[in-house]
Amino acid sequence: MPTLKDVEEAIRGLRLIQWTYSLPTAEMAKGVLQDIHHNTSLDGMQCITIARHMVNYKDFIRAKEWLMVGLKMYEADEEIEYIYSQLGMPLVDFYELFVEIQDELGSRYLAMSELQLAIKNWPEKVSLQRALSRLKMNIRIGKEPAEKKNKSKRVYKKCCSSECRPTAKLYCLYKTTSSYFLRLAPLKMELLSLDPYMVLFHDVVSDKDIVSIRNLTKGKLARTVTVSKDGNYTEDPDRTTKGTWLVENNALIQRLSQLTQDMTNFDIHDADPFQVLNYGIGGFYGIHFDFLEDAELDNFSDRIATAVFYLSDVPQGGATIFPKLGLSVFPKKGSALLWYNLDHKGDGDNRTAHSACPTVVGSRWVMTKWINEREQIFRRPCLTSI
Ligand SMILES: O=C(O)CCC(=O)C(=O)O
Ligand SMILES: [Fe+2]
Repeated sequence: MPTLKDVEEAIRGLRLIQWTYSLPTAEMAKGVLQDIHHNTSLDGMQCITIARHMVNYKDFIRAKEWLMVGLKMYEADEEIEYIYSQLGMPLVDFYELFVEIQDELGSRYLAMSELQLAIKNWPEKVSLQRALSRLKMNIRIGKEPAEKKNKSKRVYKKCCSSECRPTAKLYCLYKTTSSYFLRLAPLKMELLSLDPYMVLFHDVVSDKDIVSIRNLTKGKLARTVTVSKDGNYTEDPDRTTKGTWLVENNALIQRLSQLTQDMTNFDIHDADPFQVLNYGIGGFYGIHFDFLEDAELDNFSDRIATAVFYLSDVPQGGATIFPKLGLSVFPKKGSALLWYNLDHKGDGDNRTAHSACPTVVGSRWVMTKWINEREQIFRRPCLTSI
């Protein structure tokens, strides 16, 4: 059985998907996502449960939409009222929620007329009387409507929804020089940005290796944590993924490490292990930097660069996005994205703020490598001025 936390996180995921991809509520309830019709839909009860959670998040506009969509389904089926009552969600609860939402949105006279209708139908319901006193009070004192949440984040939404490239693709090339092996099997490189440096490598991990990597994670995936300001590791609502570190040192890991060295020209002997991450539906990683804050630098070497290996395709959603650069990369199984987090002076480059957009459909698998700065002293020496 799912726990309350599971339900809450699932609804948060749905909310995030709806916000990011600007999905109309009625379509989403029918299972139509970005014009693609999926063979699934929500029922009235689920819509109303979502409406309730939207109220908890103080997103009253969406709450109203979900409630109305749910009510329509409710009304379309006469028998359902009995079933819902048996399941502990009688029609009167819908009225109460509707009144609460209208009250918060400032439509108090509409709320009042609905409430009076409800009181006529269910005179014995004490909570309706309580709602009436609350509503009268709000009308008397002229309580301000709840603030509209209007964080538009236009670039974020746009570049999560379709691929963004700030300039025409710079160029593609074969990388042949970082090791002798590359002369036989050059790496296919697509330059995405020169400053900050960012490259997409194509076809670097084989399907066979991906199967082996995923096998290594079996039974080990756990909710990922992030390091907070006080140095503790905690579950982060802005990082809803499961993950594990690949701590073994077998032939596969050695091969992947060599590949990472060939891709980056960095020494990765002392880097963190590879981390495999799995994002379910609605799974995402909010906007963050991979470089560390000053306080964290006392304990750790800073992360000069990050490599993200895409271990699956993602049918819908799941781009890696750099909102400040207006750049996004959609996962393609076997490819890998590399970028530098630090500038030439070794300072964190704010333009590298990035996020994994919510996965809409599918299961998103990536493997990341955070590369430490310390070992690169001869590979990329710091410059005090450029
Ligand atoms: O999953 C992604 O695309 C990015 C992951 C990431 O930013 C990280 O693990 O630091
Ligand atoms: Fe990151």
